[in-house]
Amino acid sequence: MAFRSRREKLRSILSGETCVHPGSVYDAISIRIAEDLGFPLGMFGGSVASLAVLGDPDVTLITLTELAEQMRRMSRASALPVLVDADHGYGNALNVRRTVQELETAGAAGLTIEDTLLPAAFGETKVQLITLEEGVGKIKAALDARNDPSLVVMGRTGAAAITSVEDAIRRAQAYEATGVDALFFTGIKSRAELEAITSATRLPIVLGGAPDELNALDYLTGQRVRIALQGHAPIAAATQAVYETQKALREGTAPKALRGLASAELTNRVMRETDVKARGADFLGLKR
Ligand SMILES: O=C([O-])CC(=O)C(=O)O
Ligand SMILES: [Mg+2]
Repeated sequence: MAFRSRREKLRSILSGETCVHPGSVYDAISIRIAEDLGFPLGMFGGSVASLAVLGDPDVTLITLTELAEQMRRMSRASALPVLVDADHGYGNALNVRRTVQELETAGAAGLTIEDTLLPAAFGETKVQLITLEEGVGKIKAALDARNDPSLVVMGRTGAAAITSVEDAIRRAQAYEATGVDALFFTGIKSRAELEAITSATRLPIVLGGAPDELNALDYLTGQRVRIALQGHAPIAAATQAVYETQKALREGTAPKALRGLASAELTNRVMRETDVKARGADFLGLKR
């Protein structure tokens, strides 16, 4: 299967000896740049999916079809393994099965299913969790839905910052018992919290946003963390660049006087122009 080697690369990160940072990817251009810079994997966050596809905040308005289509575009553009934030699996446990099927055929290397109640309930300002039992059912459904057993499924909980670290551990242990491939935690605030989680669990750990004291890769490696997210600065940088450029043009700057644009060389690399030219020669009778 064409996507298997991507999944095996993600598996080798999880079973390896070091903690890595993923590149934040959200479209064909960003994934090719991450690949060219040598990132070992890409992270496709739900927040950046919402922003890139809809221009919306991360409030579960994006549909599974839209998420999977964006993943498919990235899979076509690059062979970089991508870990997809599949939120709550877009519904109940049966919807989770569908979500896994769609993301698997779209080429995801791995995906996370979280136990957050999404979309937010009426009148609730605080993030809520589904029950441990429902969370376990969702993770089991995700594992059951895999057609390619090399697809990585991670159980994710934000309980540490919503209920308690003890609750996060209880949930993580229950997810481990389902046969999931890794545990993904958000909301961990200190080394002490991470160490409590590490010592009570056994699977590789992926850390969502984390405070500065958790930012040393050597330390994280020793705590069985294999992937540590660094937020989603690239899409913020892209937004700023588009803003500055449109503003300058709107204010009368001549296109030739604009600053901060991608060079022709970078644009050609991102477009894989050499490959496209070679195909033009092979298939369209064009000069090499
Ligand atoms: O997965 C991540 O990168 C963090 C997250 O939930 C999001 O950005 O939606
Ligand atoms: Mg998310």
